Amino acid sequence: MLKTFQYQAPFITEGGDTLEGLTVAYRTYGQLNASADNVVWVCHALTGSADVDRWWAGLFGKGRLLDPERQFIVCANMLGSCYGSTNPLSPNPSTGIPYYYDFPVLTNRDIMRGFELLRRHLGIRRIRCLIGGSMGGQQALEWLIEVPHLFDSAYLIACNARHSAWGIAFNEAQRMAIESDSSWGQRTPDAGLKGMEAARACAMLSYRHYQTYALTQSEAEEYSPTGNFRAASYQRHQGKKLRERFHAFSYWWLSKAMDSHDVGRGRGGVEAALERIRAQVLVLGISTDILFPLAEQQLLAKYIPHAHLRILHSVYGHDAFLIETDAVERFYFDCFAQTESCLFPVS
Ligand SMILES: CC(=O)SCCNC(=O)CCNC(=O)[C@H](O)C(C)(C)COP(=O)(O)OP(=O)(O)OC[C@H]1O[C@@H](n2cnc3c(N)ncnc32)[C@H](O)[C@@H]1OP(=O)(O)O
Ligand SMILES: N[C@@H](CCO)C(=O)O
Repeated sequence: MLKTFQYQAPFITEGGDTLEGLTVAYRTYGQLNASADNVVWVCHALTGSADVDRWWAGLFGKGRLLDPERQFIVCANMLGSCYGSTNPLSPNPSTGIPYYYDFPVLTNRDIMRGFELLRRHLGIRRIRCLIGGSMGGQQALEWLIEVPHLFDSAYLIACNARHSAWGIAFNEAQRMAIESDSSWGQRTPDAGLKGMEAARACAMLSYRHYQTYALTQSEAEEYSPTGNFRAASYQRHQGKKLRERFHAFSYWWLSKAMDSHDVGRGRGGVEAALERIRAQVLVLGISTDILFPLAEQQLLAKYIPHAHLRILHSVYGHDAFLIETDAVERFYFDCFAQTESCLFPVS
C-alpha cells in the first residue's frame, strides 16, 4: 500500500525556492527486526515509482536480493515524480491549483533530502544496504556522501558522480521535443504529452544500444523497403506506453534534476566528496551503457574508499539493470556473500 509522509515545515530547495506541505509517497515491505539492522532502501530510476516489487520484480521475493521475509525494504517516490510525491501537478497550497510551470527546479540533492526527511520520520537509524540504479544511483550517492555513517553498504548501478555533457544534451533534446508540442504552455495536466512521446523515443536510444536494436528490431529477410519498419514501430510504441502512465511535467522537471547532478558541488569537488563515503560499495557498470559509460563507474570506484567495481556484459545497454535481474543479483552475492554487509548470509 502506498503511504505518504507530509513534511510540516517549509522545504527550501537548493535553488532557494520554498515548497510548503511537501509530500513524499513511499512503500515498505517486510518488518523491521528486533535489532533494527535489516533496512534496505531502494532508489528508483527516472520513471519508476515506490512499487519496487513491480518495476524490479525479478529481484524481489523470497530468497531474492530484495526479500521482504528477511528485510525491511523502503522505496520512496522521488520528489517531482508523478507517483504520489509532490510534483508540478500537485496543488500549490497558496492557490489551491497545480503549480504547472511555477514548480521550482529541484536538484538530485533536494530529492535526497526528501528521502532523508522520510527516513527520520520512520525512525530508521541504520541502513544495511542502499540500492539505486541510474538516476536513483545518483541520488543514492548524494545520500552516502551527505550522511556517511548511516549506511553499512550500497549497491550503485549504472550511475555517475556528475551528469555528463552528453547526458545533459540528451535531456535537452527531450525537453525540446516536449516544448515543441503546441499544447505545452497550457495549464492543463495533459499539456506536452505528444511531445513527451517523442522525448521517450529519443531517450530509448540512450537506454538501449545498437546491438539491442539489431537483435530485437531488425527486419526479417523479406520486407517492404517502403513500409513500416519494426524499429520505427517500436519507437512509437515506447512513446505511447509512457504517455499512458506519466505526464510531461514530471518528465521535464526530473530531467532538469538529473542535469543538476554533481556530487562535488559545494564539497570541494567530486574526488573530495566521494572520499567521504564510509559504506562498503559495489559499483556495477554495463558494458553497452552509452548514457553512463564505464569510465564513470571506474571513476566512482577509484575515489570511493571501500569500493568494488564489477561489469555486466549485456546487449541491453543502460536499461540492462532493469532487464538482466539475475545477473544484477549474482554480482551482489558474489561480492558481498562473505562479508558482514551481506543482506543475508549464504550458507
Ligand atoms: C506505476 C509503476 O509502478 S511504475 C512501473 C513502470 N516503470 C518502470 O518500470 C520504470 C522502469 N522500467 C522500464 O524502463 C522498462 O519497463 C524496462 C526497461 C524494464 C523494460 O522495457 P520494455 O519496454 O518493457 O521492454 P522492451 O524494450 O523489450 O519492449 C517491449 C515492449 O515493446 C513492444 N514491442 C517490441 N517490439 C515492437 C515493435 N517492433 N513494434 C511495436 N511494439 C514493439 C512489446 O510488445 C512490448 O510492449 P508492452 O510493454 O506494451 O507489452
Ligand atoms: N528506463 C528507465 C530510465 C533509465 O534508467 C526508466 O524509465 O526509469
